[in-house]
Amino acid sequence: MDLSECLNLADFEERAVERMSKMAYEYVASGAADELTIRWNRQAFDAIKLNPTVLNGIGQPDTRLSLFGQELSHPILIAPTAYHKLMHPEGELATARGAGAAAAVYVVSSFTTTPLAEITREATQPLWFQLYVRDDRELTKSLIQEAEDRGFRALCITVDTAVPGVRNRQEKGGFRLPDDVITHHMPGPLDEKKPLTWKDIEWINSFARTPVLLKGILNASDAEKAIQSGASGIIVSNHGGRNLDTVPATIDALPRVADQVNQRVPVLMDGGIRRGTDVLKAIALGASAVLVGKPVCFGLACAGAEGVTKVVEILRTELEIAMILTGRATISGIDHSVIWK
Ligand SMILES: Cc1cc2nc3c(=O)[nH]c(=O)nc-3n(C[C@H](O)[C@H](O)[C@H](O)COP(=O)(O)O)c2cc1C
Ligand SMILES: O=C(O)C(=O)c1ccccc1
Repeated sequence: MDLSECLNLADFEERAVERMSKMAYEYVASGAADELTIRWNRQAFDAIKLNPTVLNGIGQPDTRLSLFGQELSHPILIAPTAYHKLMHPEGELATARGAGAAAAVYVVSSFTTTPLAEITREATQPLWFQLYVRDDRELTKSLIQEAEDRGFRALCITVDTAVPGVRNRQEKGGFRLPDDVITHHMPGPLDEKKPLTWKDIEWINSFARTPVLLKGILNASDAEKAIQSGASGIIVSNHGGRNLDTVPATIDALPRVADQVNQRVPVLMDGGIRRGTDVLKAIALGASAVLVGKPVCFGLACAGAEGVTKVVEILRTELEIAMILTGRATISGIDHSVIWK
């Protein structure tokens, strides 16, 4: 499709609806229960106003940052999302190519529909791995070791999905994986009987060779436990509003987590990032970097790798414009004072 029609992230969703099966679109777009948290993720960003400073003489802002010793050219990561072959026939391979062209870290989901070996062959930028811990802990351990052996450079353990949420809309959309779409590294859907606990996090940290981030933390006390359990990073996330409905917007949860963490480990966030100004606000309120979920899925559905690239590039360009217009030359220069109080 003609990508020149897509000027912002909303344009991708509008066009993706027409190209995806109803089942796939509903799977990506839907949230849990009454979808209040999905709505709040956006409303909370919209309610934050910016406080620009002028005449700073900034020509080209510098979006680079360093995370876990890794040099990133910008703070926009591709969030882990499952089943990319539902969105595009090339699936995760297209996502990896698209991420590479946009110089973005791609966090590959445990529920990838392409084997890790093939994704790493296609990738030109660092990959991270998202982990769902299964009842079979030995399988979990060997999956971590496989990802590390294949060069994945960080591990994001998802901790907010003890059970999947109340996915009414997904069910009404007739969600079902086609027989030829295979989750090579996950045996069947999540229906675990042996719940994940802080002890498991300590166990994983005892042998992991890459930084371990916990994805799905929303409050200060869990952030503290994460650090005590040896986590190298925290991702403030409500799973894009897909798990527990009526938890707060992540941008509202972020400042308290960042306050508690007090720079001991990097704090990342996701949920509702749709504009460069959202990235700027998240960084101002304590995030080192952000992840983007649904818009990347829609970019993939619209145009494969090129769609993924363009989604990230639009956000990055918007972030650069926001940095110039607020008078912030570097990522580390984006602090609380950029928020209108
Ligand atoms: C279609 C879809 C599939 C997802 N699959 C996973 C997954 O496999 N593992 C995971 O940790 N999070 C998963 N998520 C959550 C995302 O990683 C991320 O937290 C969320 O999408 C961010 O919000 P946003 O979509 O508003 O950007 C998924 C989200 C979507 C939309
Ligand atoms: O759809 C999701 O959000 C998700 O995280 C998931 C959970 C289980 C299987 C596949 C994806």
